[in-house]
Amino acid sequence: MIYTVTFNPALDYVVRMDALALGQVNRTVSEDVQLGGKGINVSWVLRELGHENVALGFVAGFTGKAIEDGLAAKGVATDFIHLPAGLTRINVKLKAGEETEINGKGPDISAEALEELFHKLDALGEGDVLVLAGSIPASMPSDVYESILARLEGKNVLCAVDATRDLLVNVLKYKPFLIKPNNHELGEIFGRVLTTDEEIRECAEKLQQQGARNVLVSMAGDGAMLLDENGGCHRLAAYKGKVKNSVGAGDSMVAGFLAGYLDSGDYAHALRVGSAAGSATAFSDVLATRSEIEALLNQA
Ligand SMILES: Nc1ncnc2c1ncn2[C@@H]1O[C@H](COP(=O)(O)OP(=O)(O)O)[C@@H](O)[C@H]1O
Ligand SMILES: O=P(O)(O)OC[C@H]1O[C@](O)(COP(=O)(O)O)[C@@H](O)[C@@H]1O
Repeated sequence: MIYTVTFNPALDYVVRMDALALGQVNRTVSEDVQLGGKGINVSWVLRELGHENVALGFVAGFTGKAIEDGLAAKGVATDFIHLPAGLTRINVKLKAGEETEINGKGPDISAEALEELFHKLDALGEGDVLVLAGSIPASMPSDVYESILARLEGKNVLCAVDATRDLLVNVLKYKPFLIKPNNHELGEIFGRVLTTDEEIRECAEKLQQQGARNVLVSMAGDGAMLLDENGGCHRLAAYKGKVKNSVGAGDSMVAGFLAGYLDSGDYAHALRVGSAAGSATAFSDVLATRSEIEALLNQA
């Protein structure tokens, strides 16, 4: 079974405006509320691509309930831990010419609640896939992803990690199956701004040397680069289209990559499906549908 873990789910409040004037009353052109949080987006797109999966993580309050209900309506199984206090965050996504995001810090997660998650994950074994994606609430120990991978070591669970900085770097020693930094996040890890493919490849290779089996670097409208575990370096340009809302493009890419790999065992194919899923989401107001992803794949 595929499991996704979202420590910090969110409702994404997507607001469109002609322009944003700071310090003044602004009126929207339109607004919309979508389920969000990286693992939850991965679950959604995996389901869309025909892969059953279970969404794990922590939810709180009425916003958490909305996420559970929305996933159930989509046919994604959930097994969240319910926090006794606080509220699952609402992240604000402003579309006013440029895209501006305000992501909340999220509710506190107690040591007991974390232990409950560890207990659920201890049941995973051979043939299972685990996706750890997104930020962790400020109250959490910063080695939490590392602790999860340490507990799963030797169990042959395919682990994909989509996180930033130390949260990501510290899991590399456990040889995760997939990591997906974007080019900016990859640069941040090395304290550099990466501008050329050569620089991106050089940094991605370093993460591979530190243990990552496959490194997928997404570059928004510039496409993606994959260093696979067999020594292959694949570079794909992004699909061309009108960008409507790129929130969730990276999560869609992770879902597409995993679906493509699980369906074929082929990394080049996995990258194509991942790219199509990322672009299809960027070209849509919400997360991409299967038919939108297939339409792009059939273009190539
Ligand atoms: N503007 C865009 N045009 C075409 N494809 C895009 C665009 N933005 C994202 N994508 C696709 O989605 C993938 C992931 O997007 P990216 O923005 O790099 O991820 P993240 O959301 O993690 O930062 C890209 O590699 C690309 O394939
Ligand atoms: O957990 P984080 O890093 O705060 O990110 C949460 C946000 O990321 C998203 O999952 C979108 O992620 P991507 O655009 O990177 O794919 C939103 O749905 C959510 O609001």
